Order: sequence, then structure tokens, then C-alpha cells
Amino acid sequence: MKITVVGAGAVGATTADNIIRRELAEELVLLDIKEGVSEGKSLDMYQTAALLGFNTKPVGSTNDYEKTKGSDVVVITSGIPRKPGMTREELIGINAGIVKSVTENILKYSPKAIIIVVSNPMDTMTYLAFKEADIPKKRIIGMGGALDSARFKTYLAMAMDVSPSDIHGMVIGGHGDTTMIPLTRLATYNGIPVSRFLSAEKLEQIAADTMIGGATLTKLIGTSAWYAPGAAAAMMVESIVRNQKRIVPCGVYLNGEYGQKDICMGVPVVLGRNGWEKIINLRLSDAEKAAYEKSAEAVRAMNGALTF
Ligand SMILES: NC(=O)c1ccc[n+]([C@@H]2O[C@H](COP(=O)([O-])OP(=O)(O)OC[C@H]3O[C@@H](n4cnc5c(N)ncnc54)[C@H](O)[C@@H]3O)[C@@H](O)[C@H]2O)c1
Ligand SMILES: O=C(O)C[C@H](O)C(=O)O
Repeated sequence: MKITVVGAGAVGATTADNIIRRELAEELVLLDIKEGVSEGKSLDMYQTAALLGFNTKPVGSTNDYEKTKGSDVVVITSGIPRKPGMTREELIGINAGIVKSVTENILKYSPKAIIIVVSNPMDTMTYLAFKEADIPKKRIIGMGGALDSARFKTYLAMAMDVSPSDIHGMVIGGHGDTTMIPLTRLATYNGIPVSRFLSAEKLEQIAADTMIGGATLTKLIGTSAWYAPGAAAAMMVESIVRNQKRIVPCGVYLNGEYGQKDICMGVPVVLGRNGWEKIINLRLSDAEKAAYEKSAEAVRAMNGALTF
């Protein structure tokens, strides 16, 4: 198994670190355009192998795609992050060009790769990669819902003073401050509805906090987050390479599912060795359906800004 992470910045390096520590491949290639950075970070990470005891080898590459040849899974994190006060959508001007060229270069050397798109605005970047790649839709997957769901579960766990790993819940829809849909109605504490433990007002607050989870961290840090994003991307890679068939909300190309066509947006999918293998069709309430429709309108408007 060979995995490539494009972009050796905060999210890319954290994703790579999570992947090698969990030995998800024999080789992990980290590629960036900045001279020497991916080589330096790879060497630094490899020096943790003697301390932590893993055998995956990280290899750095300054924009040399030959080194990525034959990758099974590629995670695209290249692109600029937002600064406090910005929306993810404002990144489209620069990131669209980056994601387009990276997708082309990756597929030249790894035509069979499963591609996970992280760069923002993620739903639109996933759609762009899908249109550019011209590969089966099951091999293009946007990372957003995995992270948003982790934030949702964490906020619920904090409010209930319980372990986040005992909380189950999903966030679907777009990966934007106003387009996310935390599915509070379906969230549970080990199978028990969270509404048994928290008031309706508290649950509404948690859903609102989840939606602006990325903006909150950007304000605190001065740039966007990377620990949970890197862990979320690595969790998706793990479900794919180990064929775990985990259900994860991911940005995928919809062709009628959830009432949407020709758009990439967050829905729960089964992640396995072939990419996203199946969309799970949730029975949404009328309010949730309306929220999904509204979210799709916003994502579609953003896609309209793309020039192919
Ligand atoms: N989908 C999500 O949930 C999620 C979560 C966090 C961050 N992000 C997004 O991920 C992206 C990266 O965030 P970050 O914090 O790692 O930023 P960063 O600035 O730390 O790293 C980005 C890296 O991309 C590299 N890069 C730029 N153009 C490139 C190219 N053509 N080829 C290869 N590498 C290139 C840069 O040199 C830099 O090292 C941003 O767009 C951010 O908004 C998405
Ligand atoms: O908030 C951002 O801009 C980065 C990312 O999408 C996140 O949710 O952390």
C-alpha cells in the first residue's frame, strides 16, 4: 500500500503523521511546492519511528510527482487556509487553480488512486476534482463531515461530561459555516437519544457551535485548525485501506440521492477498499430535508464560480 499526501502544511503534515503512526501503508509520500519542506518534515517524522515503533516510511518530495507513482490513496491538502473573519468560500480564487493542477498531476502517475479532497471550500473543490479527474465517482471523496461530526460529538460530550467516544452523531450537508446540518435528532449516548440528557436549548446551542466550529478555532489560533482535520482525513484513509466499511459523512458526487444532482455534498457513506461504496439513505424529517435543500443551493452557487 502506498499513500500520498499533497501539501506538507499544517493539515497535510498532521494527516501524514497520523497515517505513519498507524502503519496504514508501507510508504507515505508527502509532497509540497516549497523546496525542502516535505523532505524535512518527512525526516523529522521518520525519526519518531525509533521512539514510537512503527514501520511506515515517509518520503518527502518537492513537487516531483514521479515519487507519488502508484499511490493507492491520495489526500489533497494543498491550498491556502482562511484567516480570522474570512469564510472558506473566499479561498476559491487561489485554491481552485491549485486543486485542479494537483489532481491532474496525481492522476498522471496514479490513475487508479482514490482521492480525498481536504482543501477549501471543500465541497466545491471536491466537485472540481471530480470534473477534472474523469474517474469513477466512488474514488473522489471530500473530507468535511468526518471533522464536523467529531466536533459535534465533542461538544455533546463536553456538555454531558462523558467520553466523546460514547457519543454517536453525524453532520451532513455542506462543509460551510452556514451549510452544515448537525443531525441532533439522531445523535445518541451509546444508543440513548441525547435529548434525554440535554435541553432543546442546549442542543440548539451545540448545533450552532458545531457549524461555526472551524471559525471558532481560526479566531483562536489565527489560522485554521489541523489536529482534528488531520485525524479525520487519516481515519478516512484507514477505513479505505483496511476495508473497515465505516459509515462516515463525506462529500461525494450525488446523482439524485438526497434529492440532489450534479453536486458534491456531505452524505453518510460506507468507506471501504473501493472508495465510497454505498450512500446510506437516511429518512430525514421535513425540516432536515429543507435544510439540505438550502445547503445545496449555497454549494451550487459556489460551484457556479468555477471555470473549467
Ligand atoms: N476540509 C476540511 O475539513 C479542512 C480542515 C482544515 C483545513 N482545510 C483546508 O486545507 C487547506 C490546507 O490547510 P493548512 O492549514 O494545511 O494550510 P498550510 O498553509 O499550513 O499548508 C498548505 C500547504 O499547501 C502547499 N501548497 C500550495 N500550493 C501547492 C501545490 N500546487 N502543490 C503542492 N503543495 C502546495 C503550501 O506550500 C503549504 O505548505 C486549506 O485550504 C484549508 O482551508 C480543510
Ligand atoms: O475552518 C476552516 O477554514 C478549516 C476547516 O474547514 C475546518 O473546519 O477546520
